[in-house]
Amino acid sequence: MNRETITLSLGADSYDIVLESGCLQQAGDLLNLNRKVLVVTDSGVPESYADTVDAASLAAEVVRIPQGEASKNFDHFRMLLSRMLAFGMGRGDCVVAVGGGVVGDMSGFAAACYMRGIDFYNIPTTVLSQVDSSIGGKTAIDLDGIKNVVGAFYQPCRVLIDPITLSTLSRRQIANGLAEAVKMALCFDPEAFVRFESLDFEAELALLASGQPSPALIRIISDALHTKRDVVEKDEKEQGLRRVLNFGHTLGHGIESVNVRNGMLHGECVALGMLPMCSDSVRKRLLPVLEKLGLPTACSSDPDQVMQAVVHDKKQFAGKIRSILVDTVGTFTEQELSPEELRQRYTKYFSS
Ligand SMILES: NC(=O)c1ccc[n+]([C@@H]2O[C@H](COP(=O)([O-])OP(=O)(O)OC[C@H]3O[C@@H](n4cnc5c(N)ncnc54)[C@H](O)[C@@H]3O)[C@@H](O)[C@H]2O)c1
Ligand SMILES: O=C(O)C(=O)C[C@@H](O)[C@H](O)[C@H](O)COP(=O)(O)O
Ligand SMILES: [Zn+2]
Repeated sequence: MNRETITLSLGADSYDIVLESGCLQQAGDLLNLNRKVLVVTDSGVPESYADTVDAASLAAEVVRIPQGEASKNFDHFRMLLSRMLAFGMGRGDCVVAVGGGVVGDMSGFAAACYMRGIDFYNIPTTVLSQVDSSIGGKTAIDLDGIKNVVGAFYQPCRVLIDPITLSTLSRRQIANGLAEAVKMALCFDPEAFVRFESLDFEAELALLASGQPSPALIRIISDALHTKRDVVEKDEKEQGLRRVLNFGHTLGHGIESVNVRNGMLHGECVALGMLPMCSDSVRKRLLPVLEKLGLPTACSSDPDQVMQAVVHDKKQFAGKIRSILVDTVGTFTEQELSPEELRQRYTKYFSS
């Protein structure tokens, strides 16, 4: 397959995203691993992926955290820093994330903090991390049940996206990641949304399961990366435009905080969080797409509990929460909604 290189132009923090089937096998050529390397992965990622990076490194330690959102916490973050220190890593060494958004967000934050910042590479292996979390430099951990409340903007030095790694991912995780790509298409890219409407999801899943790359999935990944690149280049630190990438996340993060112990996934909660925030006509087109992907469209979480988490949202300003609304596919508006207005949107949509 052809290689696509997408450059994020961010001055001194610019970097390339390499999208190519099989590029994991070229990690030794594409990354500077000729130094001490902390490879961070989790218990659900096939071991061979991190082993490939280990084998290509001058000296590596592989740290494997338990899989799942519950690991994105202060204890594991601290453990990563301790491992770096015990390994004798210095400012010239690097961290490589091999896994999904949990591994990427937390190890990126550890790289940002260790010795005030060492090089960080991301090799995302879930759809969600390939379309969204591996680029743009948001790194974070959760604290006291609140998502991403401790973190930093810290850009990776390079990102390697190998769509072949998705062949081991479950159908549910694939759909989960696609929710973030649907989000970007809804806000910015009507043509990409039409491609979702005509996607033969079952056929692409069958291709992936047979170990072949899925052209439709690669196109979705590429579309999402271009959209996110354009947004982040204009507003790296989320002072304005970048807030649109939080479409679906205000209620979504609240739903996620309440349901993380029930095993609900981030993208699933974003899918739910988008529904009350669009017009009837957009929702009419969104619902069949979510249904085709097998994403949830109904939510029975207690509104008070959801709102308790929502009010900790980072987009809160003077008692109002900056929220993104989509009235037509490809355009969005931002409105400052009170917690009560958000609660009403949630209850109006999910209890009717
Ligand atoms: N930084 C950002 O901009 C950003 C954007 C979106 C989401 N996020 C964060 O990302 C996290 C969610 O990421 P995620 O959906 O990747 O979840 P995840 O990292 O928990 O990965 C999902 C599951 O897939 C398994 N897995 C990973 N790669 C695999 C593979 N190739 N084959 C088989 N199994 C594999 C993992 O072990 C895990 O169990 C959330 O914490 C969310 O807040 C961050
Ligand atoms: O990159 C961004 O900006 C995003 O908002 C992407 C989101 O999909 C992602 O979930 C992000 O971590 C949410 O940001 P947060 O600041 O609300 O934690
Ligand atoms: Zn998200």
